[in-house]
This record gives sequence, structure tokens and C-alpha cells, in this order.
Amino acid sequence: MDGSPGILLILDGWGHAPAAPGNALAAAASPFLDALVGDPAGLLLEASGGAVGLPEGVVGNSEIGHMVMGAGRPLEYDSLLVQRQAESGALRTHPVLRDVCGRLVREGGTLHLVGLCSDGRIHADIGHLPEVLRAVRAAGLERCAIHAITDGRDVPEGTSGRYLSALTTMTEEIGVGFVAGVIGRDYAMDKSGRDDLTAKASRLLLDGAAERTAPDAESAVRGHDHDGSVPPTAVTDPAGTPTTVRDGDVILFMNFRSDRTAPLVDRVADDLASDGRTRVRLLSLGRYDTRAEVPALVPRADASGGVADALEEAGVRSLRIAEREKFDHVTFFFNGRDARRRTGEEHVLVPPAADGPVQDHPEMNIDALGRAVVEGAGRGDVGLVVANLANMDVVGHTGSYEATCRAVTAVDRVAARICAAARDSGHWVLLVGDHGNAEQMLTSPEDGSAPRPYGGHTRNPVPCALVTADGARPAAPAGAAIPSIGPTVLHLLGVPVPAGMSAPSLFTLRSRQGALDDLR
Ligand SMILES: O=C(O)[C@H](O)COP(=O)(O)O
Ligand SMILES: [Mn+2]
Ligand SMILES: [Mn+2]
Repeated sequence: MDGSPGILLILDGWGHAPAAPGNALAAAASPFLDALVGDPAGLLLEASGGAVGLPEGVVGNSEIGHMVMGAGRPLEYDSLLVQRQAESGALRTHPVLRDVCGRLVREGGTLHLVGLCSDGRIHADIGHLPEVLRAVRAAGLERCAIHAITDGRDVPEGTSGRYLSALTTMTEEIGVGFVAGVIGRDYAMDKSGRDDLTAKASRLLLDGAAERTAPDAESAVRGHDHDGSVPPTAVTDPAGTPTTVRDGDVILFMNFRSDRTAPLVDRVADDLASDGRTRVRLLSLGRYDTRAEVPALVPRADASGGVADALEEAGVRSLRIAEREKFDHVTFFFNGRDARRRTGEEHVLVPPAADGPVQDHPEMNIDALGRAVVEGAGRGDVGLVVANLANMDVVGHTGSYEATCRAVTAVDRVAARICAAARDSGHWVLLVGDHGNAEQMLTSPEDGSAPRPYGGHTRNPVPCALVTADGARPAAPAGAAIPSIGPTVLHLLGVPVPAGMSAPSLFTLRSRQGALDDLR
């Protein structure tokens, strides 16, 4: 390593948009971040769609954001790989799906499809469903039960009825499939460790065990305030009989993203084993990081050969620091979706500051996190600190504008403190967002009605700034994207950039403009 040690600060949900109603970054007191973004040398990087490896026009997310920064190249994300199979017809003729449906026809079994019923395209896309239904129909399988999970997080709140009715229309048009159950994502996609919620989702799926019943999918959500918290609801036949999973049936999980679906899949596998339903087969659309072995219809892209491998090779010690919500992102995802802790890699999981809704404590435990970053960088044996400041995204998801403004101010304060300490100790700090969120907390409905609160991610570019000991700042290259963070970090550290990191270092981009090497 012939560069200098430094800090990569990932400001989760830090997007950039012009000042407008609902822009928490523009409204909140955040003098430090404002100065970075307002500086003529401040960069804006693309963080959504094709620039990172998502389908065109799709909002960025934390997984792909951290993966491409670590890999130093765009990666074909699971949603893109599934979409490609859907568009090419490969999903409809998928040999595993064909075999499974053929066997169910012969044995009189049911195919159960479980998935988030929306098109937010962070965890799932209801647009993938028709091709699977067409495969079912082509196989002559009549029993296809759909277990719908309502969203309101990756898409605006209050839209689940509309998606469920689109789902019903889809089954009618294709001529196969019926909705067997409806449940909110707070239950079925909990990743906070609330086993009681996951258990309810599993029992609704397996046994039709519900808190209430409904005659059809849309009635299950009618009059319910929050899409994500729709209670376990069995959609029953007129006699009130729910659908159950019988031994020998197949369950296909339709979400392509693993993190929030894996707990349910593992719970379902455990429940089936303890019930003795040992012949139920589990499949997934994208690959999951589950304890249970679940074959995926669409394989994952290879994300290896990134920053973690280059640091290990060069013998550079790194520290990864985050609160729980983003801990996997600075470790597992940044490391190429690989759970192997590289030699010389240390993890600091910052404990939560308080219980209760995050709107009530939008600062989370950011002060402790900031202290851990400053202490870690100051140790002397650490080459790189990678830390995630989660507040703008985690609080942004609540849709609360006021709380998100407080989150922005907290991030601003701690980022400023970290940069001041880094200047004193001669460390550089590279600050970057992984995708937008807090800069757009309102959405305008298509029907022209008044803007509504919005807690989802955005397609906006993300700010990126390099704060160096001598205060020098780069000039802005046009069209750069967050995969460039990987090679830029290695460049600053003086670690050789692996050949597989195809994204240009921001230094390379800048040197083309002749404004660069004086930064080091
Ligand atoms: O799962 C979630 O929390 C959101 O749907 C996406 O957020 P993330 O990509 O920031 O995790
Ligand atoms: Mn994120
Ligand atoms: Mn998020």
C-alpha cells in the first residue's frame, strides 16, 4: 500500500434532487453536506438502472449499491436476470418448472406461488408472474395457489388493493391461478428477528391459519390503513375452507431478493419438517441465503474479485462498521455476497440506541457509530474503514418527512465530525450515497391527486465527495456511477486495482480532465 489510509462513508439513502417540497435534504439543517454538494467540485454519481446492473429505470437499492461499490463494476442484479428470462421466454419453458408442474399434474398436487404483490422491483416484480402462470397453464396444471404479500414500502402506501386486482385480472386472462391468502410484508418479510410474525406467515401459507378470512383478495385489504401490516387473511371458498399445503406440493417463492424472504423460507422448511410433510419441495426464483437448501430457477451473477479480495491480497487491514440494519451491506454485500471474512477484516456491529418506532429516535445510534469510526481509523494498523450511516434510508422508509429531516441533521453532524477528525489524523474520507431516498419524501399519484408521503428509494443520482487532509477536491466527471467507488478506494490506498474491476476510478476520470494527481 503506497497511498494513504482512509474512510469510505456510505450515507444510505443520500440522493440528490433540486430543492422542492418533500426534499428532506434541502429542508433540514445540514450545513456540512450542503457545502459538499454545493461545492463546484462535488460529484453526482448514477446509482440506479443500467448504471449499476438493474433493469433500466429501476430505483437503486442497498444490496446492489454496496455490491457494485465493492466489486468495482456493475453487476447484473437478480431482478435483471429474472426479467431477461421472462422476456426471452426462458422462464415459461424453464425445465425445472416444467418438470415440477408435470409431476404435480400426475399426482394431483398444487403449485403454491408466494411473493410480494407489487412492482417496486426491489424485492419482487409482479410482472414476473404471468410467465410462471403461462408455464403452469402450458403444463396443464390446474391447481396453482397464489399467496400474496402486500407492500406499501417499495411502492406508495395505499396501493395494495390495486395490485391485488391486477393479480386477479392476470389469473383470469391467463386462465390459471387463484389467490389463497393475503398478508402484509411486516409479517411475511420481517428481517428484524420477530419470529412470531414470521411464524404467522408460515402458518397462513401452510395451513391457511388466519386471523380473518375474506371471500376474495381485494376484500382482504379493503379499509386497512397500512399495506404492510395487513393481518394474515385466508381467502376461502364459499364454505369457508382455506387452502393448505399438502405433502408432495411445491412452493415457489417469487421474490428475487433474499434478505427479507429468507427468514420465511427457513421457517417454512422447519415447520414442514416438524409436521412431517417431508415431500414438499421448495423452489425460489432468485437464489436465497437460507439455511434450507432451496434450488433457484435463475442463478446469481458472480460478484467476486472486488475490494475485499484486493485488500486481502495486499495485506491491508479493514474495519467494517454499521448498525444492524446495514451491517450485512458493509460486510456480506460489499464483499461480493460472500460470507467469508477476509484475512485482516474486522467487523463492528453498533448496537441499537433505543427500542420503539424509528420515527421517534431518528438519530438511531449514530453518535456511537461515529465514535467507532474515528477510533477505528485512529488505531494506526487499519488501512480502510468502511462505515454505513443508515439514518436517511431507515428513517426515510417510514415516510415521515419530519423524522427524516432529523435523520439528515444527525448524519450531517456525525459526517462533519468524522471528516474533522480524519483531517487531523491525515486520513482521506470518501462520502457517497448508495441510492436516493431522503431527497424525495413525496410522490405525485398518476391520477393527478395531491402529492402523498413516500418512503421508497428513488432514481436520483447520489452525491459523492472526497475530503482530503489538505482540503483539495476533485472536479466533477460526467456520467460516472457508484461502481467507480471500488477502484477509487483502492487508488487512494495505493492498492493495485484487480483487472475485473471494470469501472473507471474517479481518479482516472479526473485525470482525463487533467485535475487529479494533486489530490494525493
Ligand atoms: O427491504 C427494504 O427495507 C426496502 O424495501 C429496500 O430497502 P434497502 O434496499 O435499503 O434494504
Ligand atoms: Mn441503502
Ligand atoms: Mn432502503
